[in-house]
Amino acid sequence: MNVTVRGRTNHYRTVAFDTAKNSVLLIEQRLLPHQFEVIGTRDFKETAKAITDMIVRGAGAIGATAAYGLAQGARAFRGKDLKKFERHVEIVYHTLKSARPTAVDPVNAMNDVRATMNSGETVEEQQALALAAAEEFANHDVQHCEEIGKHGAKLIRSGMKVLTHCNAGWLAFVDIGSATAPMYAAQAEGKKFHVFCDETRPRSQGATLTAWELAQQGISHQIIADNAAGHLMQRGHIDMVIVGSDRTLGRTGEVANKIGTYTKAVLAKRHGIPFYVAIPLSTIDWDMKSGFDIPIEERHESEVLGAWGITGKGKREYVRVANPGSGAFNAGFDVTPAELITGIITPAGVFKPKELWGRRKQLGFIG
Ligand SMILES: CSC[C@@H](O)[C@@H](O)C(=O)COP(=O)(O)O
Repeated sequence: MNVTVRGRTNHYRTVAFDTAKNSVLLIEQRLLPHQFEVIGTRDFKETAKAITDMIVRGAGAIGATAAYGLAQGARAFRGKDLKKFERHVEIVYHTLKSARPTAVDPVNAMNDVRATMNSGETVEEQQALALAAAEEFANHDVQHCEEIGKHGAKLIRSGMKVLTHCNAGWLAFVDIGSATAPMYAAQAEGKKFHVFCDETRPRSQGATLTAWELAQQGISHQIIADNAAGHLMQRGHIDMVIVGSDRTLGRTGEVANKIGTYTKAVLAKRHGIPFYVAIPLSTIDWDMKSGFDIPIEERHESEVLGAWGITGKGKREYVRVANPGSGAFNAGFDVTPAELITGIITPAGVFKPKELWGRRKQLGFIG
């Protein structure tokens, strides 16, 4: 999307690759909305760390980062011995896979890259194929988000008030975003609507990233405290909810997304408000049989006990908020059951969550 920094507007992708430097280029999301900076990782270990430390975050963005990271690691190998190369690629794969556990996109992305690489007969061929496959994954991510926008925009009417949780915008993908795609497409069609962004503690992706994105695009929005949505729904101030997903189970239609999503889905059901989840196809896990099996990331307690912000003098600082001596439990994600979800907005159309399995062919997963 276009970003205006100090009066200059440029188009950026959240994740890109510098072939000459063999470096993954990432927007440093921890600095937003106060500073806009693009960093380059020097090797696959730095790329994995950028995922763990949330320099880059969001299902599609970490999927593309893992795909490029795999290509980066493969391209760094020196020599012609295919067996040694395969052992090296295995290490790169597992390092990137374990960077964050809940989102399935990194695994799906790297499996795609590896499948393409396997058709190469030499180390050199496989290295070239790895980069081509990573580029293809990133381009598909953008195409899928565009398609999600086309289908999802039909659900938004002028005058609507839409709630979203966390950031499933272009910063969480390579471009455009999943939950935001219908909003950007509806805006392009001239519709006027208002978005409530859950602040999304503890990392505040809604207050920092989604709000920044919507402001950049000139979409009317307000940040609300995480616990305000019930009140707004009860008073008729929310017409629909659109969120993203880090892993959607193709067999059951359950959706793992940022902690607090489940609560919003329960509230939406109680108030008869449609609750949509927007996903590219790389977010679907076709194998897992139950939402209880989804690995839920537990992050450091410091995220709950305090917050990062910017001082009056422009310095980025962490402040402790909670009682000194108290600890915290910090689960990053929760799982929303299918019956609370009105529809899944996919690149191929809007489906009931339990319809996904029967639509594998239409979605391109069986021949
Ligand atoms: C990219 S879709 C998932 C997002 O909607 C978002 O809710 C999310 O859970 C991302 O989590 P994050 O921990 O910021 O990587």
